[in-house]
Amino acid sequence: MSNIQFDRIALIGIGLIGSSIAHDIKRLGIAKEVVISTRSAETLKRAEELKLGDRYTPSSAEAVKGADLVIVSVPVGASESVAKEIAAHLKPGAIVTDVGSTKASVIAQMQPHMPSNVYFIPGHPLAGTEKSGPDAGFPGLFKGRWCIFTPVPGTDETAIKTLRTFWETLGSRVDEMDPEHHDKVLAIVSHLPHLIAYNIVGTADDLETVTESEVIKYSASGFRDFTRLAASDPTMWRDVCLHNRDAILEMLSRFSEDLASLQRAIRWGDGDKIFELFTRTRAIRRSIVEAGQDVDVPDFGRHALDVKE
Ligand SMILES: NC(=O)C1=CN([C@@H]2O[C@H](COP(=O)(O)OP(=O)(O)OC[C@H]3O[C@@H](n4cnc5c(N)ncnc54)[C@H](O)[C@@H]3O)[C@@H](O)[C@H]2O)C=CC1
Ligand SMILES: O=C(O)C(=O)Cc1ccc(O)cc1
Repeated sequence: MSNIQFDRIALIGIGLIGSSIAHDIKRLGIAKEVVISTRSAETLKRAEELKLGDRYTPSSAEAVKGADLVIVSVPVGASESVAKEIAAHLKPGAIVTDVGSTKASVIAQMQPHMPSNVYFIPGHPLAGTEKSGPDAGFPGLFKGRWCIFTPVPGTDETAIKTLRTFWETLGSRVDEMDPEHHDKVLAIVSHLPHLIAYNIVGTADDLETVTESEVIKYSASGFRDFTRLAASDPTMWRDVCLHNRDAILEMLSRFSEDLASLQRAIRWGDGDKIFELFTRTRAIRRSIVEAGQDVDVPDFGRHALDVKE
């Protein structure tokens, strides 16, 4: 039994993140009842087959009725339509949160529709994989991972504390920051790496017509790591690009400048410059490893199996 329990939790969207949350709610006994809603009938049926909740409905309005906690886990571009659908049906005093990878846009899409008698607290668990859909979720995904809240100033502290306890029960560490800062930080640490991966795999694919199957045949682990990220959900990442446009463009422009500088060093044989950069970046990796933040996907898959059912 956990140190927090809700009478009813509504999960809107039951892909990788929604289903991982569902597994943990069940495993940890965090809700007396879990109601699941998602747009596609096929996904909803699959959620039921996987026994991810107690009730299933195609209507998000129906799902949120009487729920104390509502967690929206849909691609960020669908946030406004979900907010519009659920707004009039929310229970007074309910906490409404989301898990979207971008925050300023989600707030702009959802906040205007939220009634004044509910607590809207945007959130973002920094945990995931390249997989999507209800079969991709697993218990323990959020263990040891950060969850960032970006509440609007003046949000009720008790509601924030309740949501914090929820994520801490799932094993996460919670931080708060303003949405614009979140979007800039995530642009460099998450969004840009995905874009670089999509781009390099696309370039290799274009070259494949020249080299035939060599790209796949000789792909070393470095390239394979990129293919994992580049296999991430196209809808989700299209939405991230469109909804964190300014921060991503800013980081892409910094990245392109630095890449041009590296290109120049290679062209002019400036070994010292190349060596200095590679030495600096190696130290960063070492400090991440020392801080215990180097858990990659296979590892946290293993952690997930460690959690007690
Ligand atoms: N995949 C990842 O590693 C992470 C994703 N996120 C964020 O979590 C959110 C969900 O991502 P995933 O679970 O990976 O995606 P997913 O593709 O696995 O699942 C998305 C779910 O949303 C549903 N959906 C789509 N449009 C909808 C609508 N208009 N109304 C109701 N349901 C709708 C789909 O049917 C599906 O159940 C996204 O906002 C993403 O940015 C956050 C952290 C990590
Ligand atoms: O699969 C990976 O390596 C990820 O980086 C997962 C991820 C994707 C999107 C997020 O907003 C947070 C985490």
